[in-house]
Order: sequence, then C-alpha cells, then structure tokens
Amino acid sequence: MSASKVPVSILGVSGFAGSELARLVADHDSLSLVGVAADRWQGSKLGERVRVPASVGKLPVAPMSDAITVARQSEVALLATPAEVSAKLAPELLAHGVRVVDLSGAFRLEDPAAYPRWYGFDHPAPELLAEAHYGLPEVASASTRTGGAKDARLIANPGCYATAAILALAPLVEAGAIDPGSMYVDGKSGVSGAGRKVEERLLFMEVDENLSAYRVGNHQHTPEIEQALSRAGRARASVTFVPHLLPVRRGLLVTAFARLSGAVPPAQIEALFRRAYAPADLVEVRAPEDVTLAQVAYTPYARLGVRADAERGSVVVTSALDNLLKGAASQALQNLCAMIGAPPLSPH
Ligand SMILES: NC(=O)C1=CN([C@@H]2O[C@H](COP(=O)(O)OP(=O)(O)OC[C@H]3O[C@@H](n4cnc5c(N)ncnc54)[C@H](OP(=O)(O)O)[C@@H]3O)[C@@H](O)[C@H]2O)C=CC1
Ligand SMILES: CC(=O)N[C@@H](CCC(=O)OP(=O)(O)O)C(=O)O
Repeated sequence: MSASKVPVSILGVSGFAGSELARLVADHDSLSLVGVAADRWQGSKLGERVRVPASVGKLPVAPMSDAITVARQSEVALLATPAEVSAKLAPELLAHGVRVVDLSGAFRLEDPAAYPRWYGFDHPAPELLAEAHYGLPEVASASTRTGGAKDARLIANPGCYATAAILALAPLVEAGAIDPGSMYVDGKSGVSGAGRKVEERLLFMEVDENLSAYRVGNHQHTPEIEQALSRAGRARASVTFVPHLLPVRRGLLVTAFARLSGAVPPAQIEALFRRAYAPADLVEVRAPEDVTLAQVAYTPYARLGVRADAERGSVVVTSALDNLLKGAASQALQNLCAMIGAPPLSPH
C-alpha cells in the first residue's frame, strides 16, 4: 500500500452495491482497499467473487462478526448493508475513530420518529441523525451540514429513487418556480435496485415482461425526497411518489410533475436547469425524450430533461441514472472523495 493512499473498508461487499464499491475503490488512485466483510462470501478471496485487480483480489472476505475488526484497519468504512445493520455498525465505527459513508437509509432522515414508520425499526443512535451529512453532491442545499461532505465523520448516501427525484425537482423548488405542496413522482427501477435478497416478487417469472407498482403510499424514499426538497426550497414540500419494478437489470427513470408558480416564466425553465447543473460533471441536461436508461446504465451519470407547458401551467422533468452507481456506489465514492479531499471520481 502506498503511503499516500487512504485505507478504505467495505462491509456488505457481497451485495450488488458492495460489489460495485469494490471495483470503484480498487480503481481509484487515492484509495486502498484494505478489508472487506460479508457472511455469504466469508472464506473466499475477493477476486474469486468480483472482477478486481489481482493485488486487491487477494483480500480475504471476513464474516460480518469481524466487521468492526476489519473496518478498524481503515480510515473510512463504506457500509453497503441493510439500514438496520448500518444503524448499529456506524456508531461503533465512529467510536473507534473510523469515518463512515453509509449507503443505506439509516442516517438519511433527521427525525428519529420517522424510522419506525418508514424503515420498521427504532433508531439505535438518534443523536447521529443531526450530525450526518446528506450527500447529494450536486444539490448542496439538500443537507443542513455547514461545510458539506468535507471533513464529515458520517455521510448518508442518498437513496436511488431519491437521488433521481431530488435532482429533477431541486432547481425548481430552489427558484420558487413550482408549488412545493403538490409534486408528483413516478419512478421505475431495474430489479438490481432490490438487492441480492431472495423474494417472491423478484422471481424471474414475476418480473419478466411485467410492470407493477409497489409500496404505494408507503415507500421509504418519500420522506427523504420531501426532507431534501423542503431544505432546498425553504418551504414544506409534499411529494406523491409511486415506484414501479421494471424488468431490466440496471437503471432507474423517474418522471416528476409539478404546477408552475409563475415566479419563473415557462420559457426560462430549461435555462434554470442548465445553470443549476453547469458545474456538475456528472449531471447532464438534455431533451426529456433523450433521457433513457441505455444512456446512463453502467455509468456514474444522471441525465435530466425538462419541459414546461405554458398552456397548462405545468412542468415535467425526466431523470435517469444507474441505481447501483449514481444511485448508490459511485455517489458514495463522490462523497468519500469529498470527505477526505481526494480527487473526484473521474466521469467515465
Ligand atoms: N441496490 C440498489 O440499487 C441500492 C441499494 N441501496 C442500499 O444499499 C445497501 C446495500 O444494498 P444492496 O447491495 O442492493 O443489497 P444486497 O441485498 O445485495 O446486499 C446486502 C449486503 O448486506 C449484507 N447483509 C444482509 N443482511 C445482513 C445482516 N443482517 N447482517 C449483516 N450483514 C447483512 C449482505 O451480506 P450476506 O448476504 O453475504 O450475508 C450483503 O453483503 C442497502 O441498505 C440498500 O438499501 C441504496 C441505493 C440503491
Ligand atoms: C427495486 C427496488 O426494490 N428498489 C429499492 C430501492 C433501494 C434503495 O435505494 O433503498 P434504501 O432506501 O433502503 O437504501 C426499493 O424500492 O426499496
């Protein structure tokens, strides 16, 4: 390991997001992957499971019972575990001086009372919710942390649908261009969004050549999107969000609808998006019809398209990304790099 590289560990490496993280960390010049853990692959070498360079491929996969010991060798731990698991691991890691970027929802919501309702557990470390930085790098206003990711101890990496929806609506709420009390988001995700777990609704026979809504009125990204847009617009945001399971492996596309307030003329809405994302290397603004899964799958980019309808006083935004990259692992790398001051993820 070169002295200048920052040592990183990955807990939950056997999951879809964890495996992507392993590839991204192994490829980054400023990072060194020093430890990985997951029960399913314990006893294997990482390279037997994930295509990584030989130097990293030799790493043994430890069981999750050794997660803290493994992560203590690192400066930053990436948690690619379910929310309830991350909620318990993160406080212990922080107590040992290990910084954390968590890919789950465990630290995304500021209100501890939201956890039983949306995630099904009482939060074991509610005091950390105010400290966690909500890491959507292209929408700084979605976090309340002064200083953003830089020097944060704990970063909550946004959810996949939430990333796409917030990117789609933040420029509009920040400018007061829409009524934040009535926003609508239709989301469609590939099956890898659900993780590697076994579930009847994820069987090939249920998913293939099919399309269905799920968790209607009850999806955990609803409060996350509302929280970010309330912060960005400094007004209470209300979002009706309906996710759908799409029979593809990777990628997610949301279509957001809202009513124009009149504060920004319809003809200037597209320019608003181009200005908002001009500094963002990984967010592209195109025509709504050019926002496709094929353009973003297997890339760290999000692609947005916006069209205002002057006749109806409404606006439609399409937003697509790879759920495992900009929706999870590559966004976590963006956050990790910002946290430690490493060069940003190269946009390929
Ligand atoms: N998939 C996606 O598109 C996105 C996922 N996320 C979030 O990222 C995290 C990882 O997601 P994903 O990779 O899809 O999930 P997977 O189900 O594919 O992987 C989960 C990982 O966590 C481990 N794990 C599961 N249960 C436990 C447990 N009780 N104790 C310890 N370890 C456990 C698994 O290990 P093993 O099976 O080996 O025991 C596996 O390594 C989740 O919080 C998810 O919500 C966020 C954005 C997008
Ligand atoms: C297709 C599918 O099931 N997708 C997942 C999205 C995973 C995710 O981002 O969830 P967290 O908020 O738990 O991190 C879902 O809808 O729950």
